[in-house]
Amino acid sequence: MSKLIHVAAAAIFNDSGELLLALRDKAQHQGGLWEFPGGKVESGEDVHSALARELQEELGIEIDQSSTVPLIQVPYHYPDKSVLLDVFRVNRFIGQAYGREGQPLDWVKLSDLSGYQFPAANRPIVNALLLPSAIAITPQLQPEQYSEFVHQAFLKGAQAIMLRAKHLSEPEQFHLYQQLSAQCQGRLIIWNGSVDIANGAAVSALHLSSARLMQLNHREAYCGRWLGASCHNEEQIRRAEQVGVDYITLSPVQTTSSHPEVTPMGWAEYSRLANESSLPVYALGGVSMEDLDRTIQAGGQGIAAISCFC
Ligand SMILES: Nc1nc2c([nH]c(=O)n2[C@@H]2O[C@H](COP(=O)(O)OP(=O)(O)OP(=O)(O)O)[C@@H](O)[C@H]2O)c(=O)[nH]1
Ligand SMILES: [Mg+2]
Repeated sequence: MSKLIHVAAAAIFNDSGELLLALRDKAQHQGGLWEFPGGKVESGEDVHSALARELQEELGIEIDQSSTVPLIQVPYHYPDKSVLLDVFRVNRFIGQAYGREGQPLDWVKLSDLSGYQFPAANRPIVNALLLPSAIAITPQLQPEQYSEFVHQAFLKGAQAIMLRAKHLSEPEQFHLYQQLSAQCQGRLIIWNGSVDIANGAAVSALHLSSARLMQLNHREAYCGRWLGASCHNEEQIRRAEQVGVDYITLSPVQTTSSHPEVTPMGWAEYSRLANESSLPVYALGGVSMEDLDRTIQAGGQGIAAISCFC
């Protein structure tokens, strides 16, 4: 496989929360498609300097490192070249962005991103931008207790809920899913279960256990929008990438009360695996909202947790 070309790219937001896209010239690699501005890291250059240089050259804006946050690293092999897209969120910049190389620009609402065509390598970047940074996973409760858990979880900073209620019957789970969907008011609610049941119930976000992930051959078997999976090792991560899931949870990062007998991987190993993977990776196991910044700095998407939201 050819050597990875290191590319620094930016998801630049303006004060209205819109995202800047640029149209690649037809003559370029992946021409005619929309991109996140940026370009190749030169030899001897660090990635932050490369990003600042590229944004000055392509858009005429200035950034400094304090206004950039790691978003995702995506290794991707095109038939003709292999790239490592090293993408940062940029929340502040100086100057007015314009296409210095004549390229058309567009400021886009996140909800309109699906209307733009990107190079294949950008799929996980778009997912990382659309997915939340904190998911509350439900503990085992009586059916009537879930609504209060969800209420508290949102107060404590969760942005999405994963309904994991294997102790309940399928009709009970489905009834809860509908009830909590209404309570979530448009925020993401993920069903932890099987592909067949999720398809039958028209569930739009499904999370697979690692065992179910290993049995799934094609992403297309699931009809909904979001597909995630639990991973605990490199073999499962590679499977998740092959299948084409949208995100994974990686666990346990720290010792957790639900699985005290399992040795945790620790933050260094979490960071290594998250950066090697092309997918958005949530830290799970003994983590809380207080770990959110370190998770994102480590190259992760965010945290998924039970106890800190109880
Ligand atoms: N900047 C950028 N490059 C991307 C994206 N997605 C993607 O696959 N790439 C690939 O990353 C590689 C490097 O990007 P680039 O063409 O911007 O590099 P550059 O600014 O240094 O351009 P140059 O080689 O014309 O000087 C290209 O092969 C491009 O197809 C993206 O969203 N933004
Ligand atoms: Mg470029």
